[in-house]
Amino acid sequence: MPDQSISRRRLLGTAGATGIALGAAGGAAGYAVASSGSGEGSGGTAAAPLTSLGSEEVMFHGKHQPGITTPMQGHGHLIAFDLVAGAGRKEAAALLRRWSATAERLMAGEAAASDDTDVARDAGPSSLTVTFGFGSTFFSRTGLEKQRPVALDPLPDFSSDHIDQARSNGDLWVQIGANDALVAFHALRAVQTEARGVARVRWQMNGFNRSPGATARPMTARNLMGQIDGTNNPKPTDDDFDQRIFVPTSGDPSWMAGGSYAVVRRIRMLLDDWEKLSQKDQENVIGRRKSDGAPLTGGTETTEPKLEQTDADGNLVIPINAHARITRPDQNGGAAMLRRPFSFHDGFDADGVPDAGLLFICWQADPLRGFVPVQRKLDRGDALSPFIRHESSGLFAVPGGAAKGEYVGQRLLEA
Ligand SMILES: C=CC1=C(C)c2cc3[nH]c(cc4nc(cc5[nH]c(cc1n2)c(C)c5CCC(=O)O)C(CCC(=O)O)=C4C)c(C)c3C=C
Ligand SMILES: [Fe+2]
Repeated sequence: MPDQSISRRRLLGTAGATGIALGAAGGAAGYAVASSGSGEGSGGTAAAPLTSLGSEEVMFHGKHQPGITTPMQGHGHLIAFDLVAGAGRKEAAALLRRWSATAERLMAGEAAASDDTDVARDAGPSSLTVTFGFGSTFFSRTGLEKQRPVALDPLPDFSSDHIDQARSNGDLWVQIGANDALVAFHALRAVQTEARGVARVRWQMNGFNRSPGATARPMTARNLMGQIDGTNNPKPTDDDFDQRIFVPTSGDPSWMAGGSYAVVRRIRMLLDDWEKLSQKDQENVIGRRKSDGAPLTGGTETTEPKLEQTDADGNLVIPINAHARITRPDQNGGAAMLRRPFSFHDGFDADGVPDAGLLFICWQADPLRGFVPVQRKLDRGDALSPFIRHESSGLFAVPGGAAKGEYVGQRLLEA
């Protein structure tokens, strides 16, 4: 057993900053002894967990909601709801109270309080996170117009948009992430069934990322274009991280203190066109090497790009329209966001074209100082634009985390 306690301590040490604990809950302990083929029944010794992946737990309560700074999980579901006719503030408050209680239980690896479907039975919490947000239309439907943040004003139309309104926005939004597909689906189904009679599903999307442990060492994720994606994200250790990503305690409206704004875009990748490019051309589109994510001016993934460096012919080594050049905060008046996407693949169209891409989710204290200026710039045409298409869009106010005994959104709904 000494080895186990060492690895447990090590994991707790590294995970502390992201709110992850290990095997703290009864459900997680159940997971540790549930595997068949070993243990008391087959060998006389207690079964050891095969992996720590299932036992990792993210805290539900905290200053911020989970699922924002939590390391990206392997499986994700996004679901948006509209309140049904007749449902108002009271019903919405009861729903958020119900959803919060269930999220807390499931994130601890426990079953739902009633009518659990058993889908996640035997599994640990698997880093499940459930994150709740409010869309602009929520406020008029619940008589809370005065509490509607100005930051929820509709995003501008971008000239390159191909937005399907039926798969955009919504009164309520829930993001679910977990490192086990059954755990993620279990939470999705619970969220959906608990909304019955109060809110109906407006749209729902499924995504994925690489499974933790698939690489020999921790690495930044790759997207479906094969690029290392997420390198230059703001880091929680940056001095200005909180200021860029979270609404301050003194923020307006006050119920959004500790919250953040999520911009959600379903971005289709035109993979047939992309895959026709040579590797060199693909690298010029981004301005970074495909193999290791290093800037084209050299070094490693974390080396600062030399934006002014030219080659022997006097051409910029990182092209003027390279995606990673023109999205930089220093090229956009400081605009920054935390990108935390999932890839998606919804099969192939009748003509064999993949319906695949990025569920782009970015987090910021104010979309007008994050997503909007950068997307305006990209909309004028960067090198990546010919290979992607924005197909749906959402903007949601995601309140701060619930304190113990509180539910998410209580400060809004019971003000
Ligand atoms: C409006 C914001 C952005 C959209 C939309 C967007 C789409 C998009 N991006 C990639 C791939 C990469 N993006 C990279 C960097 C990067 N992208 C944005 C913003 C948007 N991207 C920012 C702010 C940055 C960081 C810029 C910086 O500070 O250096 C990279 C490079 C590696 C990295 O830093 O993550 C890649 C690769 C795709 C495929 C895509 C739409 C499908
Ligand atoms: Fe990008």
